[in-house]
Amino acid sequence: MEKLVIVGCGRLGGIVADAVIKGILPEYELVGVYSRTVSKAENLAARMQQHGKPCRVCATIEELLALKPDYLVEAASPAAMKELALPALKNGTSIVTLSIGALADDLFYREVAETAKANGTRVYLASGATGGFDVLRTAALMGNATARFFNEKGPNALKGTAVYDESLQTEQRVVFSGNAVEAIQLFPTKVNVTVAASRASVGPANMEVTMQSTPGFTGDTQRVEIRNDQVHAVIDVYSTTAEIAGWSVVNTLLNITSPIVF
Ligand SMILES: NC(=O)C1=CN([C@@H]2O[C@H](COP(=O)(O)OP(=O)(O)OC[C@H]3O[C@@H](n4cnc5c(N)ncnc54)[C@H](OP(=O)(O)O)[C@@H]3O)[C@@H](O)[C@H]2O)C=CC1
Ligand SMILES: O=C([O-])CC(=O)C(=O)O
Repeated sequence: MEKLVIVGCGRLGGIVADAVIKGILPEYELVGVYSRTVSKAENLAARMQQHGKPCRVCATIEELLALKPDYLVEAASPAAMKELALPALKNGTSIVTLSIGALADDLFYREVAETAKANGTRVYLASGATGGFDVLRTAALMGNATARFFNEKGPNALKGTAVYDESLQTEQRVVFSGNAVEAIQLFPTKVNVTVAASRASVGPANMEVTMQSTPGFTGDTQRVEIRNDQVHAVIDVYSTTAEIAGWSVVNTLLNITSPIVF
């Protein structure tokens, strides 16, 4: 059995725990959970306990890593990923991350890669609310590739961000256009997908990102487009909620232990 822990016991972390409960991840034992608000971790552990799968509620990352997990699911935030990545990898713990925005910074990205290599661990970038990283990488490897990312949201999803104003409730508008580094700076937990797709292809500085706000729109459209001299590929994913991202972690965990890998 692989020892698994979860950091970030919100909506997406909960999907992973539920997959363990449902027996979808038979090769994993969830041994510990940690979240900024301890009651969230306690609630998740209580759910596990109810199903006869007790797990430890940890008060700190250090306590969580002391459980010597094989895999850590990060479903918290890019800031959390920045904090925990190097200690986890040095602890012999591989990471499945949703907050890929943390890897927009080239220096940190290289440090993470070197630390993983030096410690025999790995970092898995979950496909999240987008996907097609295989075709993005393949097309980029062929050379001379350009890529762009289009995200569409409803105005309510932008409340609390620098681009929000009431006119968005009635007016369709492009609210951001720039590269993936700039995008994740402006929307620190909302556009991890742009950094993920860019790391699979042209890099964050070269990924052109456009975000459009549409009145009455629910959910998200994530459309990545890559072109090289021969290939034009479009990965277009619409989802009413972000649950697809939690399920993509389940898919990654399955791939890690499966003889057949998708
Ligand atoms: N790659 C992708 O496609 C997607 C990625 N994401 C990423 O996944 C993350 C989780 O999403 P979601 O489950 O919907 O969010 P939620 O807000 O439902 O859950 C996140 C949980 O993580 C906790 N948390 C935040 N920061 C820290 C920290 N530094 N240390 C420990 N716990 C922390 C929060 O604590 P508290 O309860 O105190 O707020 C919260 O309970 C997002 O922040 C985003 O970065 C999300 C959607 C798609
Ligand atoms: O809108 C989504 O579901 C994608 C998202 O939050 C992110 O990439 O961080």
